[in-house]
Amino acid sequence: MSDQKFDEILRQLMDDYLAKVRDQLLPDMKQQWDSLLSTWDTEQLRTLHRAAHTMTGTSGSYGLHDVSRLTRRIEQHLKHLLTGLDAQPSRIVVDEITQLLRELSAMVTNHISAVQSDVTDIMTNDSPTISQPQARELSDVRVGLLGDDTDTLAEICTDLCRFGFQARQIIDPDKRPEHDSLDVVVVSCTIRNWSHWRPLVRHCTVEGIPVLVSSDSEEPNFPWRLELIRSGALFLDPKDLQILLLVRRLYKLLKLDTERPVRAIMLDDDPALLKRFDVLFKQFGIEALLLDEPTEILHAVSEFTPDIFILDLHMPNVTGIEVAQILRPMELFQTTPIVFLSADESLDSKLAIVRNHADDLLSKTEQPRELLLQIVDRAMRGRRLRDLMAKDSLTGLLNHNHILDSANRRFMLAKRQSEPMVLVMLDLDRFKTVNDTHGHVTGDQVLLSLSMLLKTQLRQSDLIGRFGGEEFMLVLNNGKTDDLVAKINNVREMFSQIPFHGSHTDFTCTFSAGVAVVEDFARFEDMLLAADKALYAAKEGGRNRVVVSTERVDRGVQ
Ligand SMILES: Nc1nc2c(ncn2[C@@H]2O[C@H](COP(=O)(O)OP(=O)(O)OP(=O)(O)O)[C@@H](O)[C@H]2O)c(=O)[nH]1
Repeated sequence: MSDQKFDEILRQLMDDYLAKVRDQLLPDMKQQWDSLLSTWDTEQLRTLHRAAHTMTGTSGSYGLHDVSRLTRRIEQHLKHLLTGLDAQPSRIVVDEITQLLRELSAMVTNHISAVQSDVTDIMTNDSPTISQPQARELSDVRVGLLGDDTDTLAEICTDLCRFGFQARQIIDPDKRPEHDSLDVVVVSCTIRNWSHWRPLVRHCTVEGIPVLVSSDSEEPNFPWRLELIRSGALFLDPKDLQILLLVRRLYKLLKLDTERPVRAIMLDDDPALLKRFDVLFKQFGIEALLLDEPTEILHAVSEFTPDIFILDLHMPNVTGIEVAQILRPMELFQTTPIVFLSADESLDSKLAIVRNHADDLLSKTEQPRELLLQIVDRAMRGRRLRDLMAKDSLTGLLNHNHILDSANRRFMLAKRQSEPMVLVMLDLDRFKTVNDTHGHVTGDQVLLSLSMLLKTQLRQSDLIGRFGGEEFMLVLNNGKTDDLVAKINNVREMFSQIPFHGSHTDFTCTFSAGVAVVEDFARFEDMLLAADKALYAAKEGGRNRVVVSTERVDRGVQ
């Protein structure tokens, strides 16, 4: 969405909100206040306080800070009356509230006439988009390879292409790549020949193309490394030229496994505020699920796993703290940040939040950019913590518990929405022999290599987990079943061609896989069992193959 379009939407939203305040919210508040003055009623007072509280937060979030401040003064008076501090409103308090309501009316009318310029100021106020990194397709990544040993470079080039990169060799040091023709350059040369490639490396770094340089020397050559750094290039350990390690390094350098966008669930009883945040979230690249009804939250989390919860602190029938108390004990959300968005920044509220293991209290009246930055920051920290707990330390894939849990949830979702999903159990062939012949370290590299291949070849939305030692579990959706199975076969083919460097000889490795298809099963456990049996059949059938289960287990289907 362009900034201009975004401003237009915001302007429209603010127009709508101000009109609603003038035509509905304020008249309602005045009428409630008048009726209170004729018959004092605590319930009515509570309703009025709630309306003032909501208006304080929402107007603040629209950047109408003067409206928010004025409404807050009304809210505070009403709160004192509610909490019994001023059980009987004195004449002074009554006059004060009446006067504040009048001022509020005038202020809103003024805003309506001046709204155009106001809104533009709020958002254009140094508030560029925080664009979250978007995952990149490997086939878009262009790698240039250059150096002395053209044969080795040709091999690396082929291997990188096998992994899905667009790799090509640069033979002529005088042929300088354009800044937009390559995404990264890998150089492998002897230190003796460094001067030969230096101008080209300098050219690339000046053009903004990252350059990784590896030398033949095992010696830690300080002056050479210093020169590298000063020329803007990065050192690549010679052993990292091994395809698997190189892919890993490129992944990190180019941030290829950039995370999916931040996902947030926001709960607030005020639709006007949700509308406003809907636009903000879209502009900031956050995937958000917006709820105005607290009771819907459990249903929502079964289909949308958020990185952060943003809850209103005070809602009519339930408090945000109570919602947090429901969410926090759920295993899935033990590390998910829960923040409250409120106009109430009192110490009591802050203490209640800390006591209930929630994370923070953010102000509704904060500038949108600052607020959104805080939300993204919190969400990413939560995600990293969850990753630490959920991921296997060797491969970085989901660990046993988490892949099992996530696969189960995907199964239920696929069933509910009648969407395709396949479950794959995958096991390395004769891996014991690899370990026995080449050692455990080489065995680990095979495991890493397969993980890397799976990560690069499957979609970001697919689930990949290390189920046990040399066994992996995958969940694929998004596509026809035949295509998903073909994908696994394609990965199998690619993997079988990756050369590994053993203690004495080079070798290749294969895997077998068993696949089960969601529509054949009513229960996840049966699907898992069937995938396992299909894996066993693949092993029995000679290994290095994919077998699709033909079982149908309808037990439990109504
Ligand atoms: N290097 C390494 N080896 C592991 C790891 N986890 C399990 N293994 C090894 O994986 C091997 C599995 O061997 P088996 O279960 O006999 O299976 P296999 O040799 O792959 O034979 P098939 O599955 O029948 O093709 C054992 O040698 C385990 O020690 C690990 O993290 N690293």
